[in-house]
Amino acid sequence: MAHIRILATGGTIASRSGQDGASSAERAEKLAAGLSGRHSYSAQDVTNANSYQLRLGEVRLIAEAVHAAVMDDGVDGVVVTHGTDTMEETAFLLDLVHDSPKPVVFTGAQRPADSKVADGPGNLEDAVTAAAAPQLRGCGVLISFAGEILGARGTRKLHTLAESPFGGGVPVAHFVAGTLHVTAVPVRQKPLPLPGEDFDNARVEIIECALGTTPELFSYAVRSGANAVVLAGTGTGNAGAGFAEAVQDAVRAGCPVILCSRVPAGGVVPAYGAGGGVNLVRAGAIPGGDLGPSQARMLAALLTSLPATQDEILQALTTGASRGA
Ligand SMILES: NC(=O)C[C@H](N)C(=O)O
Repeated sequence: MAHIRILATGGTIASRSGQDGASSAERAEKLAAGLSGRHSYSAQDVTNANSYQLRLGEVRLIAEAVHAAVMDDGVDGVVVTHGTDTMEETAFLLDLVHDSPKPVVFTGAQRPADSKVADGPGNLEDAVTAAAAPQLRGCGVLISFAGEILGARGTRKLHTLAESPFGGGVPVAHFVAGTLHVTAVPVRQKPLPLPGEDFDNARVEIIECALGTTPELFSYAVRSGANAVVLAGTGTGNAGAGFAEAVQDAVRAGCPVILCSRVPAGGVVPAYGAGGGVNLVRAGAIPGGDLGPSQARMLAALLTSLPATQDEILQALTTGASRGA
């Protein structure tokens, strides 16, 4: 029997419906009480909020709690319960710093705990099974939801309401009739240092391009002191008139720019001129590879909060943005 640490942070899995909308209410012990008992567990509350309310400081606390759990010789794996809205961000940040073969498995729910058809209990049972699975050791941080287990890197919430809202990451395993089948092992990068207190105040803005978007907001983000900016370009990573010049000004001012795409799959491929990805990269933007804007933002927030020179940050961003580097 494995021993699993369950860390609760809130989200719909812990929510009760109310007149003012669903809000996070249930504690870790209550969530874990319905488990089948195939593995022993210890349950701990880290925070208790809907995930759209979380701040970077709380993500740091979650990272510290996971780190303490994996350092505990009595713990074989960790489950983090979390709201789905920003699960891709916290899970990815934790994947970046995860330095242990022990599985860390995020899960949550799409329907509140007091729903007659709550999906949280089944998801939690699966996540505990995954965290205890020797086959998933060395796979890093995973997201387990509705019977599917994905690597944190590249995973995004792709549907607001679907029972299985996540996609994009490496499909590491799935459950068939309660049995775990492993299908792929994610490529892992060298772990980065845990976030320190400066991470709490890192300011990385995401500016999304659409037809006719001007660089005004982008330049405002740089002028107002952002530590980095993620430019979510169109298509393969393109932007309209004036962006290449604005990127050059940002980079000269010491503000790194990471180029992503607003498109959920396929990644950034600098291929176009006339303000396209070729010009943006020549102006100094770092191609974000397959990272979506929300995950690129977490990488940039972590790197710019670490004690490092500008060159080291740019080098680490470039390495971190390319899969498997
Ligand atoms: N399904 C969910 O968990 C969504 C919720 N709004 C949250 O992210 O906390």
